[in-house]
Amino acid sequence: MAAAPEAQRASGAPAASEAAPTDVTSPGGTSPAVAHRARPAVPATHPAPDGEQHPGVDLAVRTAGLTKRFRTGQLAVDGVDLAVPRGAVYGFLGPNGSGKTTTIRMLLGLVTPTAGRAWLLGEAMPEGSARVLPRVGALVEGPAFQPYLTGAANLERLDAADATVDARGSRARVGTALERVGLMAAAGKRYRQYSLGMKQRLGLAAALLRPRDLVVLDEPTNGLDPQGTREVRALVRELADDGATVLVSSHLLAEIDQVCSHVGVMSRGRLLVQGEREALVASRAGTATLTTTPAGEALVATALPGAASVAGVEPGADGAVVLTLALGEAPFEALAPALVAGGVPVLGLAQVRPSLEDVFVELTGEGFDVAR
Ligand SMILES: Nc1ncnc2c1ncn2[C@@H]1O[C@H](COP(=O)(O)OP(=O)(O)OP(=O)(O)O)[C@@H](O)[C@H]1O
Repeated sequence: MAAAPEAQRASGAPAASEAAPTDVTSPGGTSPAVAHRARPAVPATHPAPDGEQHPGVDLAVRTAGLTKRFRTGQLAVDGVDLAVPRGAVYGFLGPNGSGKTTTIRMLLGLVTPTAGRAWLLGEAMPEGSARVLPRVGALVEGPAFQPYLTGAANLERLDAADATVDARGSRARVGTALERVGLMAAAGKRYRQYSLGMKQRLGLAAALLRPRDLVVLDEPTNGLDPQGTREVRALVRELADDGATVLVSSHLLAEIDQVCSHVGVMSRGRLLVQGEREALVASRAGTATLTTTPAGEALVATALPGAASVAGVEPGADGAVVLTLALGEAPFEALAPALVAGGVPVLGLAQVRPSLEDVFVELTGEGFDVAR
């Protein structure tokens, strides 16, 4: 994630040298509204930038042709049309450098787009910032915490800067937020003594200082150990269960895959595909593994139904052979009868559902952790 002068905190940011969250809360906002829990489908296609592309779908985040070309000439985000339904947990996925952070910064009004528009909770950005940002909690990289203050004191400071909340409840809000991210034990430690994982947790706590309708988390598992990563996943689930829409970015598919209702996949500044996670995975051809004998292996290719083919062969246990079969258009149910009819001894046959990573590789022809 690049930290550029342009990508700093929107206003009134306390300076610090460490990566920390940006609280995009601004004074004068409306009171939180309860987002409904419906998770409508969004077509896995690129919508047209006319605002009419998702009739009947209530979107918490929408962009049309969002584009950023930096002064260096780098086209970091190239005509992105995001559609995040209210109540969704939207996994914003893509390799390092694919433009996720820049997109998120534009959404929050921290970076000015070169072209295109963005709407948060129905409000055009940046015009609607004052109204909408109090309802949005965000964890994005950028300076915000004071290194010499404790974690709790940093949160109290951020809380005090929020003119839309009652100052008397500050201690309770800070305590609840610290509790929620598992940071109570380190609450009295100075920020500069925090580990990366603790800093990340404090950033999350800052985003959750008050109830939010939309929570935007940029790489929230950065610096966390497996236990911390599991806790973040649980937190994301909890936020969604409370009715919030969550937009969460990651370059590590597997970490986020399990909690997403929707996904958007970025590559080289472009949104390759977005939609309901299940629909995306189901739309891709699956594979199957077949265990057979060496004699059976020779018969497989001719026995397979039309669209299926052999994609790989490996030795199995006890002299058996394990073949990976690409199903193509063939339904999995068609395999066993065809193999048996072709005289192939079927010692084992299992369907392998494509993972989100498989979908990505199929779309881009490259692995997920590719930087450019
Ligand atoms: N301020 C900037 N000036 C010039 N180029 C930038 C700036 N910020 C980002 N970039 C470039 O824009 C591209 C997209 O970067 P961005 O940080 O948005 O990607 P990302 O998907 O968030 O990556 P990561 O997963 O590593 O955080 C990268 O090539 C990056 O080097």
